[in-house]
Amino acid sequence: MTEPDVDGVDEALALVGGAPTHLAASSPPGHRGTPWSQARAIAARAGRGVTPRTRRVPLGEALGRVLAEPLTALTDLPSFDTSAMDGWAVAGPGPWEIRTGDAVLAGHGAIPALPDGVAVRIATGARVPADTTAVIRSEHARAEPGRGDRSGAGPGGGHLYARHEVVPGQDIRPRGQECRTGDALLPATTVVTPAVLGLAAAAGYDELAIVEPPRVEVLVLGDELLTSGVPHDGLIRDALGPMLDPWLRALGAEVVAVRRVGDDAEALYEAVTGTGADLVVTTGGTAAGPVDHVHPVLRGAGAELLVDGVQARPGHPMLLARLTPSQYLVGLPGNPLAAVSGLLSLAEPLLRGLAGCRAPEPYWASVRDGVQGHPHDTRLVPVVRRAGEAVPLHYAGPAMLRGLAAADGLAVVPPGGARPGDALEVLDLPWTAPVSAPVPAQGGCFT
Ligand SMILES: Nc1nc2c(c(=O)[nH]1)N[C@H]1C(S)=C(S)[C@@H](COP(=O)(O)OP(=O)(O)OC[C@H]3O[C@@H](n4cnc5c(N)ncnc54)[C@H](O)[C@@H]3O)O[C@H]1N2
Ligand code: MOO
Repeated sequence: MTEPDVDGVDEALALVGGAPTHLAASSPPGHRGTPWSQARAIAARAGRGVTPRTRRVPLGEALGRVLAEPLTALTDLPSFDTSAMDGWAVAGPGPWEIRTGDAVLAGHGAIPALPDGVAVRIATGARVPADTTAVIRSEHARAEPGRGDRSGAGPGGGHLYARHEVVPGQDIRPRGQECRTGDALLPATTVVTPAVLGLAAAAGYDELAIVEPPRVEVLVLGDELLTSGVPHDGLIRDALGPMLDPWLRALGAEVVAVRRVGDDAEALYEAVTGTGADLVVTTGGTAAGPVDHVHPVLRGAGAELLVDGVQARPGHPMLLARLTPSQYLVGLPGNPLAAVSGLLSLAEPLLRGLAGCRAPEPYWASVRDGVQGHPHDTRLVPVVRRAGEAVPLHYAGPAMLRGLAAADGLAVVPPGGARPGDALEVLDLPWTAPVSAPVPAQGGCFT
C-alpha cells in the first residue's frame, strides 16, 4: 500500500529513541496519503458540517455534554442585596439602637426597612433590609444591652457600637453583582462540568439544552480475534473492542454497538450500509491484503473517501469516508497503536464537530530525549509527563500497547524527528488531560 523502503524502518523507529534524522520533510514522488495536519482539519470540518441534534435534559443528566445554547442568566445574581457576613445591618451613622425581635435570617421573607440610627441582627445570605447602609460583622461590633436584656438582641434592645470605621455598602453583596437577568454566562459549545452545573442551578435552570452525543457503531474486523482467554494457535485477543468503547465515550460519543464482523465482506457491507449511527468506526482491513475488505466495501456502498491514508506513523492506512450526507466512517488500521493513531487523528476531530465541541487549545511540551523521526511522515509517540517535560516511552511499535498504557499523551513528532528540549505538540488522552474535566461514568465530551 505504501513504498516499502520507508515502511521498513517503521517498527525500528518505534522501539528506539536516539538522535533525529532531520531528513527532508517533503513527500517523495508517489508518497501516498494526506499530510497529518490536513487530514485532521478535513475530519474536523466534516464534523462541523453536520447539524447536531439537541434536546433538553434535567441538570443531573447534562454532565459531560455540550451546551447547545448559550447559558443566559434567568435572574440577577445575587437576586437580592445579600449580607456577606453574620453581624448587624445598620442604617445611618452609629451608634445604633438595636431593633429587637427582628433577626434577619437567610431564606426568610422581607423585613421592614431600617430607619436611620437602627441596627438589626443579620445572618450571612439573608436579605438586607431596605435602607441599610452597611453590614458590620459581629466581631467588629460591640452590643451594649438595654435595660431588661443583657444580650442586647432581645426584647430589651440596647445599643450597637462599631469597633472600626463603617464604610457604606461594606459586607453587602448588591443585587446583580455577578450578573443581571439576560446576561450571557457561557457560550454554546461549553462542556458541562460540575462547575457549569452549579452555575446553571444558581442562575435558575432546571434543564439544559445539550447536543445529543453522536451515535457511534464500532465494527471489529478479523477472523483471528478471540474475545476471551489466552492467545493460541495463531489467534489473538481483540484489543480494540474493549479499548474503543470507553475511549469513544470519553470523547463524547454514545457507543450504540461494538460488533465483530470477522473477515466477512458481505457482513461488513450490510453493517455499513444499514447503520443508523452517525459514525461507524471499523478496525482492521484497511490495507490491501486478501481479506482487507474496507476499501472494496466502501466503493460498493458508494461512499466518498475524504481521507485515504495519512502521512502518519503508525496508522498510515487510516481513512475517513462520507457514507451519506450526515454519516461518516473512520477506518482504523488493525495494529492496535496504529488504530489509536487513527482514533486521535481522524475520529477525535470528527467527533468533536459532531458533538458540538470546540477544539482544545493545542498543548505543547518540551521533549526530554531526542526522538527519531520518520523520513517523510508525522510520528505519534506515547509520552509521559515528568517534571514538566514529555518523556518518550519504549514499546511503541504499531502492534504494541505497552507504551501507550503507561502514557499521558502522544507527542506529535515532525518528519525528521526532535532533539532534546524541542517543543512538541502533545495529544492528550481523554483521561489524563491536565486541564480537562474528569470523565463521568456515563461518558461525556471531556477533552
Ligand atoms: N503490503 C502492505 N502491507 C501492510 C501495509 C502496507 O503498507 N503494505 N501496512 C501495514 C500497516 S502499517 C498496518 S497498520 C496494517 C494495517 O492493516 P489493516 O488495517 O488491514 O489491519 P489487519 O491486517 O486487519 O490487521 C493488522 C494487524 O493488527 C492485528 N489486529 C487487527 N485487529 C485487531 C484487534 N481488534 N485487536 C488486536 N489486534 C488486531 C491483526 O491481527 C494484524 O496483526 O497493515 C500492514 N500491512
Ligand atoms: O505501522 Mo502501521 O503504521 O499503521 O501500524
